[in-house]
Amino acid sequence: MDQIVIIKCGGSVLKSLQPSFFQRLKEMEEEGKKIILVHGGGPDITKYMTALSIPVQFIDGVRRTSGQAAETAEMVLAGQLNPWFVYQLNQLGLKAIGLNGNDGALLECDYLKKEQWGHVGKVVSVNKGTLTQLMSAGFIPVIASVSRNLIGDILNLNADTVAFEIASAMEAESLIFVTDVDGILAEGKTVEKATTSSIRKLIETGIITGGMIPKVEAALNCLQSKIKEIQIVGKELNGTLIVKEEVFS
Ligand SMILES: Nc1ncnc2c1ncn2[C@@H]1O[C@H](COP(=O)(O)OP(=O)(O)O)[C@@H](O)[C@H]1O
Ligand SMILES: CC(=O)N[C@@H](CCC(=O)OP(=O)(O)O)C(=O)O
Repeated sequence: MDQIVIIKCGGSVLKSLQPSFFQRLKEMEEEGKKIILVHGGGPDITKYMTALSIPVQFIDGVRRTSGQAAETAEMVLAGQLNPWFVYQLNQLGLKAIGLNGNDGALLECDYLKKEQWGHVGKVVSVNKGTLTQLMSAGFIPVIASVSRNLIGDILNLNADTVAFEIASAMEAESLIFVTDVDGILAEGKTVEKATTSSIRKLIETGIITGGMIPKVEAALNCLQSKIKEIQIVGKELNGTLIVKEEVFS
C-alpha cells in the first residue's frame, strides 16, 4: 500500500516556507510517498477580523467563532490562502489541487459545542474516496480547514485537528506539523523526543500553551491510532519527534 504522509502547515509559517520545504516534498514524491497537505491561517483570519472590527477570542489555541468570524475564516482560508498555496506548489512543478471540506464532500462536519464555541466544527467523517481518487490521478490534495454542515452553516475547523482526522482516516504513515517554532520548546530549547506523559507534564506546568495545545492534542490522538511517526517542526524541518512511552527493561 502507498505510504501516505500528511503535512500540516500552520498559518504562522505558510507564507514563509523555504525552498528546502518544497524540495523535501519533491523528494518524498520521488521516494513514492503520497502527500496530503492541510493548512491553517490563524494570523490572517485574526488580521481580517480585526480590520472588520470583529472581536477575537482564543481559548487554549482554539478560536471562539461567531457567525461573522466563521464568514471571515471561510473567506481567508478557502478564498485566499488555499489558492495562494496551490499556486506556489504548481509553480514549483508539484501537481496540487485545492480543497476545503465541501469539495468532493470531503469532510462531514458538525458543531463542536455551539453554546460554548459558536461556529467551531468537529469532523464527523472523512470521505477517503475523494482523496484516493485525486492521489491516484497524481494530485497532491491541499486542504483548507473550513467546511459547512448539512444545512450549510459555515464551520471553522482547527487545522491541527483536521490534520489528525485526515491522517487517521487515511491510515497515514506519518503526520508532520510545520509551524513557526522548532518543535516543542522548554526552557528555550527544543524537546527532541516527547511522550504522552512528558507532554501532559508540559501542559500542566504551563510550558505548553496557546496554539501548541491543539497540535500536541492532535499528536497524542495520533499515538492512539496507527500513525507511526509524528513530528512538530519549524521551517527547516527540525523539531520534536513524538513517540509512545519508552519501555524500560
Ligand atoms: N512549549 C511551547 N513550545 C513551542 N511553542 C509554544 C509552546 N507553548 C506555546 N507555544 C506557541 O505555539 C505557537 C505555535 O502555534 P500556532 O501559533 O497556533 O501556530 P500554527 O499557525 O503553526 O498552527 C508558537 O509560536 C508559540 O507561540
Ligand atoms: C477553530 C479554530 O481554531 N480554527 C482556526 C482555523 C485556522 C487554523 O487552525 O490556523 P493555524 O494552523 O494557523 O492555527 C482559526 O480560526 O484560527
